[in-house]
Amino acid sequence: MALTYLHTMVRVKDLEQSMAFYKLLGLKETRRYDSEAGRFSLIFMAPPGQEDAPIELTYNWDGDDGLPSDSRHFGHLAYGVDNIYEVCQHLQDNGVTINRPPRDGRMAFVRSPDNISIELLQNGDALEPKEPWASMESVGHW
Ligand SMILES: C[C@@H](O)C(=O)SC[C@H](NC(=O)CC[C@H](N)C(=O)O)C(=O)NCC(=O)O
Ligand code: NI
Repeated sequence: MALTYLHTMVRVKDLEQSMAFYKLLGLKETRRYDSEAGRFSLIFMAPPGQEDAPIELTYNWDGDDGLPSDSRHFGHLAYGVDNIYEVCQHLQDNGVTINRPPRDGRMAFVRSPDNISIELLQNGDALEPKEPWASMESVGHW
């Protein structure tokens, strides 16, 4: 069950201010995704030559999502996995709650015993959705 470190996500209040800070540290923007529907932007930044170990800045255009801001700065740790269904089954068999099931064959969220959000992303293309994962509801805010 090989894991590949992908990124650490932090939420930011002021995108330009935060990006300027990380640029001072020498990080460069490597990828950006703007969601009109979700009203958020994801900006990946990494040191030159370490593009495979970025941070993911999440900027919600309308500010915090109503939760206490001190609980939303830190977002998640993300890992790539070879088979998201097998990994989630292994975790679930060992008592871990799958907060966001991998019903799309691509993305799942679990939480550590310290409530740290962990994002699991399928390496390569998404797997074909399969039961029972395809019909599982998310549990809580992942
Ligand atoms: C691209 C991949 O690395 C992601 O992390 S997308 C995860 C997705 N992010 C959002 O929806 C951003 C906006 C949202 N309002 C937020 O603040 O997270 C997501 O599922 N986020 C939930 C989470 O807990 O990370
Ligand atoms: Ni992420």
